[in-house]
Amino acid sequence: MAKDLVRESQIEKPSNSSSVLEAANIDFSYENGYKVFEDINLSLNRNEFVAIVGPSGIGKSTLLRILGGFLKPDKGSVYLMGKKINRPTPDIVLIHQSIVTFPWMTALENVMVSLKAKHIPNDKAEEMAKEALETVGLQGFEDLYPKEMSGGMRQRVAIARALAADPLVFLMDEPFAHLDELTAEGLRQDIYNILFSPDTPLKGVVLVSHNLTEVIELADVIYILNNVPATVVGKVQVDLPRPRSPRSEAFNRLLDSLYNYLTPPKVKKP
Ligand SMILES: Nc1ncnc2c1ncn2[C@@H]1O[C@H](COP(=O)(O)OP(=O)(O)OP(=O)(O)O)[C@@H](O)[C@H]1O
Repeated sequence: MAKDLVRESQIEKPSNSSSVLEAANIDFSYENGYKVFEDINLSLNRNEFVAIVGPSGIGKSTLLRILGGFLKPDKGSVYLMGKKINRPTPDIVLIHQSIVTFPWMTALENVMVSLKAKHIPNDKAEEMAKEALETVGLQGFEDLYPKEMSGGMRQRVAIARALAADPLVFLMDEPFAHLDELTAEGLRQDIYNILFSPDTPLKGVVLVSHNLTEVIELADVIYILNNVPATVVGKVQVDLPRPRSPRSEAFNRLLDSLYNYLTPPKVKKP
C-alpha cells in the first residue's frame, strides 16, 4: 500500500495545487448504469466555505461522497492538499443531517470517542474534548446526556466530536435540516466562526443544502449543479459582508438569481 501511495504522488499532478480539496473532470455512474455526473470540476480553497445547490436528485449528496473518497469516480480525480485520494481519510469528515450522538454517553464522552479512537491518552483526550465543546459554545454542559439537550445542542456535540478529530475538511450534508428554524438559525450564526476559529486546523467546508437562504448566509462560493448527467452550470462568488442579513436588498437579489438557475433539469440526449 505504501508503495502505491509513493507511485501515485509521483505521477498525479493536480491541476490547481493551491486548492485544499479539488475535484477534477469527474464522471460518475451508479452500478445500475445511471450516469449522475459528466465533467464536474470543483475547487475548495483555503479558509473557504463552498456550498453546492441544485434540484432534488441531481447528485449533491453523491458529489459529497465522491469528495470524501467514499465513492470512486469513473473518470477524473479528487485531490486533498494536492494529493490524489482514493479512499476515505481521517482528514475529511462527513457530517450528515441526522444528528448522531450516543445516548448513553455524556456530551464530554461523546466527543472523547473520536479521540480515544486515535489512541490519545484519557487525560489528554478529556482536555481536548473540553476545548472542542467550548469552541462550539457548550462550556458547562459537558456532563449532560443527549436526552437532556435540545436538537441544536446535540448537533453542536456532533460538530465538536468531528472537530476534535482535527480534520482538514468538513463535508456537511444538510446539517441543519432536522432542526427547528430558530435553532437552525442560532447554529448557522455561530457555525462560520466556530469552523474557522484559530483553534481548529480546519481549512475548508463544503455544504450541501436545499435552503438557499442558508446557503447565501454561509457560503463564500456557491456551485450550482443541473442537468442529467449533472454538470456545474454556475459558480457564484458571494461577497456580502458578514454577518449577512436575509432582509438586505443585495441578499434578496442573489436569492432571486439562484432560484432562476434552479430550473427543472434537462436530460441530455444520448
Ligand atoms: N445507490 C444508488 N444507486 C443508484 N442510483 C442512486 C443511488 N443513490 C442515489 N442514486 C440516484 O442518483 C441521483 C443523485 O442522488 P443524490 O442523493 O446524490 O441527489 P441529491 O441531489 O443529493 O438529492 P436530494 O436533493 O433529493 O437530497 C438520484 O437520481 C438518485 O436516485
